[in-house]
Amino acid sequence: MRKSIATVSVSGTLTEKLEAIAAAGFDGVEIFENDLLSCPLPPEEIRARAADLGLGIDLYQPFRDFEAMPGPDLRRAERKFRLMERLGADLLLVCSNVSPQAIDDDELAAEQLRLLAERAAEHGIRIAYEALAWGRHVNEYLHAWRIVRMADHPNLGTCLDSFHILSRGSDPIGIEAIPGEKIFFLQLADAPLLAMDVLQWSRHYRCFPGQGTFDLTGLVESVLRTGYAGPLSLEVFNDVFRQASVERTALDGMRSLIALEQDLRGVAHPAVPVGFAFAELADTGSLGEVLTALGFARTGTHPTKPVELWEQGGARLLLNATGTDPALIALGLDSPDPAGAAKHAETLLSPVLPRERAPREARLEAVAAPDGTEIFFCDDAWLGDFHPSGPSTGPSTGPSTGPSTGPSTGPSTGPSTGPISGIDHVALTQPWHHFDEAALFYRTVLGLRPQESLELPDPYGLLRSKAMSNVPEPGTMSNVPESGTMSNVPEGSVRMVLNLAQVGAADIPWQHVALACDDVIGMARRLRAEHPELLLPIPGNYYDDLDARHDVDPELRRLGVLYDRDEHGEFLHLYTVTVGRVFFEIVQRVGGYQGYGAVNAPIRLAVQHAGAH
Ligand SMILES: O=C(O)c1ccc(O)c(O)c1
Ligand SMILES: [Mg+2]
Repeated sequence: MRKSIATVSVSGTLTEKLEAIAAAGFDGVEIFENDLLSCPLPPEEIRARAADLGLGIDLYQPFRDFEAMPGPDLRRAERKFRLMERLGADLLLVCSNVSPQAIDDDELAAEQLRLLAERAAEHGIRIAYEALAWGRHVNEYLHAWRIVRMADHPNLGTCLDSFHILSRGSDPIGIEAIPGEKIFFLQLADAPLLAMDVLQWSRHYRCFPGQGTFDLTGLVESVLRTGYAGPLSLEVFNDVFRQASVERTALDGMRSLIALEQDLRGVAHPAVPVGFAFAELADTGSLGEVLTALGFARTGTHPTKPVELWEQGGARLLLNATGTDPALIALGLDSPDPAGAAKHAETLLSPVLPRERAPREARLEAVAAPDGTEIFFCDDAWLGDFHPSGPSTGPSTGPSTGPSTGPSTGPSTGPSTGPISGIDHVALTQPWHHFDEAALFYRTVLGLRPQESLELPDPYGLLRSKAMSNVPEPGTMSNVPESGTMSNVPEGSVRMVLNLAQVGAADIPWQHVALACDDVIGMARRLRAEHPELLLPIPGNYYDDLDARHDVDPELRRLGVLYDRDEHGEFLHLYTVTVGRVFFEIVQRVGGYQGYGAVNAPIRLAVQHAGAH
């Protein structure tokens, strides 16, 4: 399918936009009038520039407030037709009238649009009439189509825009009654569900398909059933995209269309991850002590890299002596088909990472997530790369942060058998201008399902948070088909939380690893007795409120354990202090609790900020 994008969707000057749009692989553009008006190049040169870049000018837009007026402004239309001839564009978008002068009279609207189409035809131009969701009298796509049908001119058709249709809750099934040849253009935008004025919603919060909550696949399926063969064109008004890197945004737009096409073809994700293989942390030598306190044992060292393997139960952490501040740098995901997962990632334009491998090391497929975190698709072979460590470490033998003992011939000490059983989730703070890109990445490249977005108060701003997991979420629109490997995935075995810090001066890119534990209270008692300095202190006011809401064990207060519950069960959790950019959370899900303790996150943030200032 031909892929296009409106110039309004990305940042920069018109020429910067065209270059980035072409580089991202689009076939065409919608030129937004403002971009043209502010461009110093004459239309002929813009046309040549686009042609040199291999881009067609698929649409010129918008032409506003034309139809159903006391008198049609054909003079203005003629000027625009001449401009379009110079530009080499032959399709003009006319959006439904928003003027208070507009008359509520479909016959008049049809008559004037017919007149416009006749004039356009003299220039070889066609008109695509679009219902804006906030149009004064015409704001439903089927109403616009009725007027087009009434006008009955070969040079007049309709333009469908997914935002205007879905934001009003209209059923896209009605599209199938429109003959495909009368759909002159299709604009695509997704959006998060927001209860707000529809114009503001449209002008500021549109996003690429797969980044919001609209079912674009269903809508496009309806459009394609009509025989429509024109472009899929992204038209996204977004405050963040207007500021972000034009190259990155254009590429992400292309990624969203590729994912949409895969979805339309019913391509199932070939290898949704089934668990966390490991989390890898950059270290300067301070994390070993924390892990030891938490009951981890160092069980392996890498023969060629300064990397140690630490284990407890099924939780595996790699400490990489990068010499940089502690930070989460990579995630290993257990994949039913690592090569297939990497290939799928490549189809979605994810940067596949080169691996410097020693001859005997397991092949690890890896891609870079938008925030730079390396994502490895693993089978079991990677563990064999590590040489067992000597019996030097363990929860009871005290901190060990010294250099590795090198290859050992003795048996491994094995993972220590503490109360921690695995990685429950990881939380990654995203740069503010890559949040939607990250959401699309985890949804399409990894095949995770988004849960609802939350906004949490932070002392210095708001934290936007979106959880994603390999649990199929009932009622969530997703680009990931229901079929395929998803049904074999253990429930909630890969959970990620994407956080967007909107906290200005105090913008600290914290990441954390949440460890599943079958006895948080026991863990807290031990830490409180042996390593109280590692526990994040929780204010008494929190417990006063907790007491008011729930009848909970008073020991939680003494231990600094936080609490939440949902309709499925309970959640007990505690936090360590932050080391560099990372901290650990110890979590216990009781009886199928599905959340992440988000209600308690503002408390944590406040305490963390107090410690960081
Ligand atoms: O916000 C607007 O005015 C506007 C203009 C043209 C469009 O195609 C559209 O969807 C919205
Ligand atoms: Mg539109």
